[in-house]
Order: sequence, then C-alpha cells, then structure tokens
Amino acid sequence: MSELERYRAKIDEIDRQLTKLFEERLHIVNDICQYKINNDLPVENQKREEEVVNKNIQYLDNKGYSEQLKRFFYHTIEIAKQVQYKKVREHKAKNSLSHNTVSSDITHLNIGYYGVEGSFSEEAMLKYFGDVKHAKNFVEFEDVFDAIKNGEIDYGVVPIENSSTGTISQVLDLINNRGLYINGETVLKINQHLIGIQGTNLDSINEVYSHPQGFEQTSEFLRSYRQWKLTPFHSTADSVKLVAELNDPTKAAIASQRAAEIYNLNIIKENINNKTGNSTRFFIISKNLIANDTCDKISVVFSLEHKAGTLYHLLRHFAENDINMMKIESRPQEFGNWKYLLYVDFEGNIEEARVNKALGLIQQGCEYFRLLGCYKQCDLLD
Ligand SMILES: O=C(O)C(=O)C[C@]1(C(=O)O)C=C[C@@H](O)C=C1
Repeated sequence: MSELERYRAKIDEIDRQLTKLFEERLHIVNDICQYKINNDLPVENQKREEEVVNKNIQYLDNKGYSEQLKRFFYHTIEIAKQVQYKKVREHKAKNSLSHNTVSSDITHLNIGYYGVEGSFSEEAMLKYFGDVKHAKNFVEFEDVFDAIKNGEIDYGVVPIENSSTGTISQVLDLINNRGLYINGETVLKINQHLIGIQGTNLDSINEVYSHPQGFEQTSEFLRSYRQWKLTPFHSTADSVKLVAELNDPTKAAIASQRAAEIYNLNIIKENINNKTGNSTRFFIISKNLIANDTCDKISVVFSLEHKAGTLYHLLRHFAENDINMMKIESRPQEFGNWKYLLYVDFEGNIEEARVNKALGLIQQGCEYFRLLGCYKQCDLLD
C-alpha cells in the first residue's frame, strides 16, 4: 500500500463514520420536524443554530479550524432546514388538499380588505366572496396582514398587480415575510376619475390626493396639469373621503366612480387612466395553505445565490417538467445587500407529480424556498 493509499484508507474510514452520523443526525432532524409540526413551531431557530456552532468550536483541539468548522455546521444545518421545510410543505399540502378550500359558506367568516369603504379592494372582495355582511377595512397593507396573523380576520383582500404599473412589491414582500398564503385571486377593471365637491372644476384645483398607484395610472393626464400639487394618501377611496371632509373646491381626488358615489362627490373628469384596459389583480390571503383539485396556479418564492448560471439552473426545472411559467418577479432579500428572491407564478396543482418533481429540484438548488399558495387562476380581463 503506497503512502497515499494509506491516507485515503483513513479518509474512507472517517467518511464512513461521518456518513453514518450524518444519517443519524437527519433521522433526529426528522423527529424534531414532526415535533415542530405537531406544536406549530417554526423550522428555523437561530439561537439554537448559534449554540450548535459555538459549542462544537469549543470541542476543537486545534482552534485554527474554527472558521472551517463553522462553515461545516452552517452547511449541515442548512441541509437540516431544507429537509424540514420539505416535510412541512408536504404535510401542509396533504392536510389542505384533503379538507380545505375557501369556504363557500362565508357567513361565519371574518373578511378584511385594504382601504376604506369604496376602495377597489372592497370591490374585489365583493366580486370574489359575493355579498359579505361584516367586512373590516384597514388603512395600510401591513394592517391587513397583522389582522390575519392575530386572528382578527380569516381572509384579507389586497391588490397585487396593475396591468399598467406592474407588481405592488410591498404586498409581495409582506406575504412572504409574514408567512401567509395566497388562497385565490380576482381581477377588476380599474377606471380612475378625477373627483371633487360640487363647484370644483379643472381650473379651481390646486391639490390632488390619491394612492401613488392612482397617480401612476393617470400620469399622462396629470402631465397637462403640472401646477397641481400631488399628495399621496393611504388609498384612492380614502382620498375621496378626505376631499369630502375638506369640502374645498381647490382639492380633488383620483379614485373610482363607486368611491365618488359613496362619499357623495362629483366626477370632474372621467376615465383619466393612461390605458383604457387598466385592470388590477387582487389576492385573497390567509394563514393557511388552502387548495383543492380545482386549483390550477401555484406561487413560490426562492433565493437566488450569487453564482453564475443560478437563475438558468433553477428555472430550467420548469421547462424540463413541462410547466408553464406565468410570471417572474425579483425582489431584494430582507437581509443582506444585492441578494435576491425570485417570485414565480406557474400553471399546475401541488398534487401533480411533475410539479412536485420540479419544486423538489428547485428546493435542492437554493438556500431559501417557500410555497406561497396553490389557487384557482382568474380570467384576466383584456
Ligand atoms: O434544533 C432544532 O430546532 C432543529 O431543527 C435542528 C437544527 C440543526 O440542524 O441543528 C436545524 C434547524 C434549526 O434552525 C436549528 C437547529
């Protein structure tokens, strides 16, 4: 046996032991995961991770290997988390598919929407759920998410994308960061109007209120009135409410016809949106992953590592499994600079083998992965 062969024989024996221990560790990780599922605990526990790393550094005879051991445990724990996330995902998918769906009996549900009465989100809620008797409204996007998290409402309705201004990134980030799920979607045609009190006209106005989206969607019309002060407000409907309260012909709002009717104001100039086919897509969100076999659209989010070809290597799993991607959006990660999360919507149901295969492979290729929802896609208006 040459010298090199002798060293390799030693390595082989160490690797054999490591493999055995690795397997044992993963068995325990699975047990921990089951305990976490049963007790509704999160997979990640950063305090425990630090303990694991620091404790083991103490065991080193040669502290010069501290950095390397730290990296070794970083990868080991990362693998443990991926195994747990996969198990949690499978558990949730199984549970939700067997008995859950957005209930058609909505009388006992608490539903909330973004904005005040008359908001587009309220209209979207009525379109999706029908005649909701006791809906709650929330002034900020965060408030809708907080109300779902603390159990004040079962479902929330929020805008996610406008056909001319694009994704409302804040809502996308909130769904992921707050750990909530998308249960459905609906789309509304959005006609924006210039609204004011009796006696207001284009010459009397000096200040206009709206949500920033309202300004963006009507930017071409507003370009002819550069003298107007544009003041962003919580929501378009809230702006109408404010203008009604101010009762001043120099103030106007940009919002829907319905908001103008509710607050008893006049439309000074109708249909001022840049695009005639202006429409907005809304999400119905909740704490639970809710799906049944009628669902045909899936949303996921995963991290993009800082390596050449990562995007291609992850996205190819969609093409190779014959999955039609509908939308991709990249957003900066919450922590760390120049690190991104990729949000992908695609056609399919989480029970399909091709979907599970693709998601499994994507999950293996990234540090962070989360299923955001499996729901029924709505007809997009032209
Ligand atoms: O101890 C736990 O809670 C685990 O899930 C195990 C483990 C690990 O691999 O050591 C994995 C994930 C957690 O973030 C912390 C630790």
